[in-house]
Amino acid sequence: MTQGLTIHKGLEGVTVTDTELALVDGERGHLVYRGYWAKDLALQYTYEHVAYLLWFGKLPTEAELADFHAKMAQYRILPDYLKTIIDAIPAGVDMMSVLRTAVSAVGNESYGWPPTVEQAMELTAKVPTIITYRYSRLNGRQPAEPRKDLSHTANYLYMLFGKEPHPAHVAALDAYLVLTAEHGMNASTFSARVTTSTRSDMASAVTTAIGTMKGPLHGGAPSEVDETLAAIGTKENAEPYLRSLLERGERLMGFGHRVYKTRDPRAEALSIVAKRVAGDDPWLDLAVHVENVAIRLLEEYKPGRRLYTNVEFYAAAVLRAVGLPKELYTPTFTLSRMAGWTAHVLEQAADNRLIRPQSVYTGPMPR
Ligand SMILES: CC(=O)SCCNC(=O)CCNC(=O)[C@H](O)C(C)(C)COP(=O)(O)OP(=O)(O)OC[C@H]1O[C@@H](n2cnc3c(N)ncnc32)[C@H](O)[C@@H]1OP(=O)(O)O
Ligand SMILES: O=C([O-])CC(=O)C(=O)O
Repeated sequence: MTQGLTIHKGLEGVTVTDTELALVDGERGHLVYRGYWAKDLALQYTYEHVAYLLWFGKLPTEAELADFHAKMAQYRILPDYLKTIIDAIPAGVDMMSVLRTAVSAVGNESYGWPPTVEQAMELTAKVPTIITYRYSRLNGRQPAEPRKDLSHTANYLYMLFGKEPHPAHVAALDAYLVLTAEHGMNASTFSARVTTSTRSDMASAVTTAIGTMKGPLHGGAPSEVDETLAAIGTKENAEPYLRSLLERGERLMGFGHRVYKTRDPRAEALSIVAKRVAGDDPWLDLAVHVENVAIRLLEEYKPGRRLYTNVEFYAAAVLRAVGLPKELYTPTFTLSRMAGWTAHVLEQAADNRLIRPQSVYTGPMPR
């Protein structure tokens, strides 16, 4: 308490809004999107179904899905000016910064207040094309034009690799994208809602969210999981390596969560998806071993903190299995969260109040 105010660093435990979009129950390890278990949606539906569910409040009928797909597919194409902007960014700039820059340039005079579902569709449809356009240019390949006959997920893999994706890869990536599409008041979603609360436009809100997603404590973790496993290399090395990180006070990437005090339900689901798509990969065998050792050591070094596997650990396994390079892990997470962010932007705008918390001044007073 300072000057009569209680400070909630990190807004921990502070409830800032109500939402119909997702329930994140950290004690029971439950994740629900608009009345459906996220893990059930991941096994039965595509990313397009779930984006529709988040934006319109119900799963689409077949006819609604066909219509929705056709609209989204039209929006996939990048205008020439956007390609020019992307091409002007130096090769060494990371993909999240490219994405942040390119998304900030999407939109026209219609992108005012209030934000619309149409804008959510356009931004969500363009993000995979931005990533793959940039990726192809960096790798000296002619960027593939989006294909309207493919689903959002299949088209992403097609544009990335320039060939028809394997159905098992599409299914695994769809499951990942569904499981990570929405997650309540996480840092990036909150930042999108703050931007929206000023009556700014949807492209600005998503740009804000991308900047927040980038950090290693949030969306930047899966590539670091990959790096940790590469550094560990063998099962025998797992314990000494993880111990040395913990001894130095470092964090184990892919573990711990602000809300989940049990294993993240998405980690559970993604470990099954990873086994299906990469069951014979020795990397996955090593990952399972590292997870077990890490949980044991976290309890030893941080007793009572209840640190378990989060979504990012097996995200790395699934993304790797479908052939994504690690520099695209966080951009692909971003691609999935587009549906959640934009749904929150619409929800915020529908019942808006400027988000403006307090701070306590601790500097000197004028003499
Ligand atoms: C999609 C997502 O955003 S999922 C999260 C992805 N991020 C990661 O995997 C990065 C690693 N994990 C972390 O850094 C944290 O667990 C976070 C940022 C996710 C959550 O952090 P917070 O809720 O702020 O946890 P907090 O910092 O209070 O941690 C409590 C204690 O556990 C420790 N701790 C938390 N996570 C870890 C970890 N992964 N490895 C080691 N120690 C950890 C903290 O150091 C702290 O120790 P202390 O009590 O001795 O000071
Ligand atoms: O909810 C959080 O704090 C982080 C997270 O897991 C997510 O955004 O998916």
